[in-house]
Amino acid sequence: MDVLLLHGLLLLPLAALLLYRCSPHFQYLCKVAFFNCWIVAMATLLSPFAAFRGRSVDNMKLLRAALLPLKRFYGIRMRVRGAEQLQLQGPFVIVCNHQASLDLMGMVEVIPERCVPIAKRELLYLGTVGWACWLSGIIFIDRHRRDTAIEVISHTASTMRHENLRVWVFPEGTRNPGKSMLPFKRGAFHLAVQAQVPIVPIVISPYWDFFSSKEKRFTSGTCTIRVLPRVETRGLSPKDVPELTESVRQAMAEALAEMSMSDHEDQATEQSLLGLGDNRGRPQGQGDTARNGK
Ligand SMILES: CCCCC/C=C\C/C=C\CCCCCCCC(=O)SCCNC(=O)CCNC(=O)[C@H](O)C(C)(C)COP(=O)(O)OP(=O)(O)OC[C@H]1O[C@@H](n2cnc3c(N)ncnc32)[C@H](O)[C@@H]1OP(=O)(O)O
Ligand SMILES: CCCCCCCC/C=C\CCCCCCCC(=O)OC[C@@H](O)COP(=O)(O)O
Repeated sequence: MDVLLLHGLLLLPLAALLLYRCSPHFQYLCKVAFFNCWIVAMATLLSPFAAFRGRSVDNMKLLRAALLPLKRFYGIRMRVRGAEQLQLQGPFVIVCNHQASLDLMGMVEVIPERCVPIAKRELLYLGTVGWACWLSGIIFIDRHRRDTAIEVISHTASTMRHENLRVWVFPEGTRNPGKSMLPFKRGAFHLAVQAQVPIVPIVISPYWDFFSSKEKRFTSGTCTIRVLPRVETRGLSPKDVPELTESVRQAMAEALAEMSMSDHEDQATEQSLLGLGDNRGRPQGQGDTARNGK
């Protein structure tokens, strides 16, 4: 009986390894679980150090350092275009498209110093993760209570100017794995106009080639982050916000469409050079697992 149990215990990791190699769905589950476990582990380990400083934007450096290695575990190559657009002296607002939690990997790739994201309040209740986010100075808004969210944003506008703070907003307001961007919420643009600071739009290329939560697919791949030219808001007033929101969204949507094409073509060229065939003209997702093979 004991020998049987021992054999069973030895075979379990082997079986798991085999399943991991053979089943893309199991691989997806393991990779997503690892992502969440990593965040919880890092938050638990690093929060006590962050607590020494107290709630401070400087703790974002710890958060960044904790999340930067993730791309290596997943074999995701990050390409950044237009990083010089972020070389600004004063405060500014970054607006970025939001596809999935994986965006955190792109965010830490380019996030400038003294920059905090605006996040949904629910994250505060994720135990040590919430604590780590609070200690890092992340700004929380209650998306279901517009008035209080607007108050937080107004308060942030004056903090930005007094403390030279940069703020990262996902203006879609929720994760969107779709092919085009959702309509933008206006908070980020009111924030920039109230603080009279520039807006820097950032577009992260679609993950279709290596990640899909719908298809339970998570392989290795390349992600491009494009920083677009900044948009000045000096002299603008609240009445200009709708037009400002639309023009920034338009510029980001165009960049996203362009990147969807070129990233996909890059991957196809890379694969055909490797002798694995061309994937163009096939529906998204088909053959990806075979092509990337991880
Ligand atoms: C220390 C070691 C650490 C180790 C590692 C550990 C952990 C790391 C783990 C995680 C890191 C966390 C990273 C965080 C990422 C989180 C991502 C998110 O949570 S995204 C979700 C949250 N973001 C948003 O919701 C975007 C911001 N939202 C808005 O801006 C919205 O506008 C809103 C303020 C919430 C209001 O939304 P609403 O649905 O009502 O829609 P509208 O935007 O259309 O607005 C309606 C109306 O109100 C006017 N409005 C909006 N804002 C303002 C304003 N600030 N001032 C005045 N008026 C405002 C707007 O103009 C509309 O009116 P009108 O139609 O007349 O124009
Ligand atoms: C005592 C309680 C302990 C609870 C432990 C919970 C463990 C949680 C595990 C992992 C946390 C990972 C958090 C990653 C946060 C990623 C940011 C993100 O992508 O948020 C989504 C948000 O933008 C929009 O949300 P919705 O798309 O509207 O939904």
